[in-house]
Amino acid sequence: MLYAPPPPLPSHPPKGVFVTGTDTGIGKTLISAALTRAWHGTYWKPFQTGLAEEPGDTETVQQLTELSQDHILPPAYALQAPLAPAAASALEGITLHPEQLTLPEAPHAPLIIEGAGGLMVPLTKTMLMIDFIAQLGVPVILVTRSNLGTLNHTLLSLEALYQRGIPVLGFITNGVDSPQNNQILESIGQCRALYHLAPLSTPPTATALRHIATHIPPWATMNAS
Ligand SMILES: Nc1ncnc2c1ncn2[C@@H]1O[C@H](COP(=O)(O)OP(=O)(O)OP(=O)(O)O)[C@@H](O)[C@H]1O
Ligand SMILES: C[C@H](N)[C@H](N)CCCCCC(=O)O
Ligand SMILES: [Mg+2]
Repeated sequence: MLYAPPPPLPSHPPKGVFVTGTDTGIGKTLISAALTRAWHGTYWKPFQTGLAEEPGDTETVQQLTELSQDHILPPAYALQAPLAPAAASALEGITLHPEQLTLPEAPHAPLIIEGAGGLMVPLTKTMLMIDFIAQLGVPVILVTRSNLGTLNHTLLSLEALYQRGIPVLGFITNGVDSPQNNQILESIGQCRALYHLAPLSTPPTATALRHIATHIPPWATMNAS
């Protein structure tokens, strides 16, 4: 069983949620867009890397949600190399100060914050993404694969979050549905399966996102333990 029990969910509605994942490319942006659209919230990607190769998650979320600009905050750091923030910033001679970042005022609550990669991604030589999550003091939604391999990845991530006292609102699986994996993760992970995102037959569109958003549980139900 996991080394630490799940921390209690906040007793009052939190200001926002941090969307993390078991990997890069796991679907955090797609899910963050769906959450932002469903909850009519405000999206923030504090650490964007890889702009040399892709438009950036902030632009993707704006396009997919079709929400007005005041639902989208700019990244705190926007870096070119498709690497961890610590590595990309070193390449560009930029010093990151994640320790100075606090929760921004969200024009529309809740704040949906997207990480970069997974929990143990270095932001600096001493600070990991999971440390930043703990610093912000918001609960987490964990995006994970649905297929073989997810039990290990997901439980490792939950263990790391629980050991740092970071509350987890639930997990979202991405890929071919596996009710058995969901049941195991809910049981051993003591964590709620919030939603399952099936493979889209085409690259995501705003229309597809609108449909996905209709299946996201209301924000008000997120805090119910
Ligand atoms: N269920 C799905 N069906 C089809 N395409 C998907 C699905 N989930 C994710 N994708 C696509 O896979 C790619 C990676 O997803 P996404 O950008 O959301 O990953 P990420 O976890 O946000 O990565 P990063 O760590 O870089 O932020 C994107 O092109 C996305 O559109
Ligand atoms: C470039 C990529 N799309 C993300 N922005 C950053 C992913 C960092 C992953 C680091 C690692 O876990 O090896
Ligand atoms: Mg992303």
